[in-house]
Amino acid sequence: MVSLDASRSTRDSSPESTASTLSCITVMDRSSTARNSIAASDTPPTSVGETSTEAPDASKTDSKVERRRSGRVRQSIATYNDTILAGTAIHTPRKYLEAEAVKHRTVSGDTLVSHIDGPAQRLLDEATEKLDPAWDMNEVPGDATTAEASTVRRRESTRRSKLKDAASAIVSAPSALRKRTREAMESGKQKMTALGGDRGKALRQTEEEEDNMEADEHVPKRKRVSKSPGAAAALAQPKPIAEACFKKKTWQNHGMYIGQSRGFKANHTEAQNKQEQISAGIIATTAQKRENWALPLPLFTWEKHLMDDPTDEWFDFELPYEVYNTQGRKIKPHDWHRISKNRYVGDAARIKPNPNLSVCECDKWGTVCDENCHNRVMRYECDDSNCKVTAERCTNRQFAELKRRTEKKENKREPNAYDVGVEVMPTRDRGFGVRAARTFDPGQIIVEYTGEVIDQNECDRRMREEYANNQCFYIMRFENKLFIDATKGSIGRFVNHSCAPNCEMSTMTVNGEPRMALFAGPNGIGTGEELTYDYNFEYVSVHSVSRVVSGLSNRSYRDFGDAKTKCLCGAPTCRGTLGKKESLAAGVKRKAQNLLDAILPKPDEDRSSKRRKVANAVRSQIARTTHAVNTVAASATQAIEQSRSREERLARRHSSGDALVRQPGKLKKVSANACQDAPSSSSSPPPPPSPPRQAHSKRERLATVLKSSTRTLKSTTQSQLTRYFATSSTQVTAAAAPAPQIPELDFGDYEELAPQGKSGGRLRPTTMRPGLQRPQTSASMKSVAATVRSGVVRSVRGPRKAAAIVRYGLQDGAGSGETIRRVLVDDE
Ligand SMILES: C[S@@+](CC[C@H](N)C(=O)[O-])C[C@H]1O[C@@H](n2cnc3c(N)ncnc32)[C@H](O)[C@@H]1O
Repeated sequence: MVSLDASRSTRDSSPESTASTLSCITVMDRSSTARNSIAASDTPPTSVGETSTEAPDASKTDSKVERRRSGRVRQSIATYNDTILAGTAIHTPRKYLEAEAVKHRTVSGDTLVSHIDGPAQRLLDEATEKLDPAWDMNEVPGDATTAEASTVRRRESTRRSKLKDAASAIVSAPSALRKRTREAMESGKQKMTALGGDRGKALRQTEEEEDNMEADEHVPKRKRVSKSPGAAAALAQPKPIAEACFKKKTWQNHGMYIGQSRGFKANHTEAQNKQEQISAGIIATTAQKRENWALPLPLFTWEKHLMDDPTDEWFDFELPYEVYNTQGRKIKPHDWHRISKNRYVGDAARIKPNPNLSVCECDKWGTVCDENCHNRVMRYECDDSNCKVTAERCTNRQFAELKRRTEKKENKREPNAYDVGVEVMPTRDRGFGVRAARTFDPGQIIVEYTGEVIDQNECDRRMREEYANNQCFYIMRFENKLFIDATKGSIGRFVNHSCAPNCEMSTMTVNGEPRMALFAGPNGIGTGEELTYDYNFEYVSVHSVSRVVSGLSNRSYRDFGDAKTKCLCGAPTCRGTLGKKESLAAGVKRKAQNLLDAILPKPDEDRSSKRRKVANAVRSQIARTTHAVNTVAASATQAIEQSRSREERLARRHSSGDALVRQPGKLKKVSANACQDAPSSSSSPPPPPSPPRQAHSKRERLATVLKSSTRTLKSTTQSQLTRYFATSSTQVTAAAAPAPQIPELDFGDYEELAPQGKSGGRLRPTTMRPGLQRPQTSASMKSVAATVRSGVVRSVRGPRKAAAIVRYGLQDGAGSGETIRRVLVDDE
């Protein structure tokens, strides 16, 4: 039987057979098939299909019985090449048979060995020639065939020369490679020598071994023609290790890493900073950009951890996302509709911006609108209409700077992310927040708080109807009894509250229009820091809204607002809620209570009636003091509110009285104009001296009342407390306890007067300007007075001024900031 099995062609290994290379046809005899069949029937059935014990029909065997055939052909089974048997092989021309042989040649097959003629023979010859043995291969004794063959002159191949070239290239390759390897090793060795240490030694050792091996090999060294002497010399010169081993990455000068080197000034360009750092000796050259360039973590990370807990060296941390993506993630909360400019809505739109009411004269004094600039003090932004200092030099153009930073540059789709410098981030427990993507100097503007500007009625309506069930509130009290609702607004709406904030939110008048923005606090801001400010008071007027919502199932307004929201700022001085700061009275009470707790014995420690009496007397005195302070503060705030609105009215008139008094330059100009307008200026008499400033009799009266009541209050309280504590002290001393300190009354920060006002309190945190230290005790009054004299308190206005009056007992504190200073100076 003949079966064609293309997939399983087998090669006969019997020496007689030549079939393997010629054909894939295997011949099997019937007997062997029958034997196989019987063998198969003897095998116990392993499946249902094999249950028949009947010998299968031979004709069906091939097709039906599926037995795995051995890969090897068994010697016992005769196979025949039927091409030979049929006699057809002799008719096949030799060249076809050769071609067939080449086709079936395998690497391990006998074809390479047994058919070395033609090209194979030539290859062998050439290889032998290249080996160049000392003896002649053709003269090996005992090999007659080769000896005979040596006598035959072979025709030289036309490809011989090419092969020769290739062979010589192969011979020279190891040498060239060795040369290059040696050079690489040399440079590596130099680096390691620079590094020193064990690795360097190890490398030197390895190289010596290599040299020895080379010497043993006696391989001739070839010169590299392409290698220039200069390059060789450069190789010989050891490079600085830092330069040699590390390559500075582009991102290391971007994103979170920018501005992190010491002495970096946020409001200067990078080039300016670099120059300044070079001149300060912080860095040596312009090439050396940053001091911390070898894969630094952003400085804020380690610095923060070190500062937070210097004993905790190890901590789990997550690499900030920005290490990989310096541009930060673009987060866009789904309910946020960005508004980058205030949009006046409803009745608020009728309120027109005021013209600039303040003019600075810094150009005359040669200053650059520093802390003493009139505009700055009055919270007016300088521009070309109210300031003659050039825009480049003037330092009171914050909103202009912000505009420059946030506008799109040419051919750019978005403003520079570094210039913008803020990004929204998710916080763990307070929703979204905002972090700095760059550094900010103290007092530098960060982001404007924009949104829909609404009036009181609209604010009430929104609180009642739209935001009644909200968790987050974005309404901020603004100027002129207006509010900014930043539910649609700028990124500033995401800034969270902290009881120890690093920023402050405040309003400035820019080109006659009030605008609110977040400014860096006195310590500046580092890259990556979360931006926070002290919400301090409720966002919306407590009085009006509580009136509005009073009908809502007995819930007060505060239930809707932030006042009772638990504060999660985590500051050590956290007040516990997002509500306002303590009132003055509450502060006095709390401090006095703390004092009592510290000094007086606990009720269960000492039950003597005398002590209890003392303690009770002190408590009642404190209660009286608190009440008195409350009353005075309330009347002071009320008075100041009145005087402030009066001042504003006066200022609006612009041309008369008080406004001119506060703008002496303008007054001079007006009087000069008046002189010029006169018919004959030369002959006319000199203009009459400006009339003495009208005394604000009501304010002065108030100031006097406040002053006297405060003094009385202070002195009586102080003396009574002293007396009580003296008594207590005697007893305590008798009980061998440490002598108590006589407490000094602390009236708290004068900003705290604010909430007692008629209008329901100030909205924004009234943090002091940098440089002015808040006095903690009355003992530091003198230093405060000194600060006041230095002119910083000139910025105090409104309720703060009232507080200053209460605090310092000024004679005439009701005028402008300058008035306070003048009075103090006069007092001195
Ligand atoms: C002006 S929003 C600030 C952005 C807000 N986190 C957000 O995701 O939209 C004010 C709200 O944030 C939350 N919040 C801000 N500071 C907080 C703090 N320190 N603790 C708890 N919640 C705070 C309060 O819910 C508050 O009503």
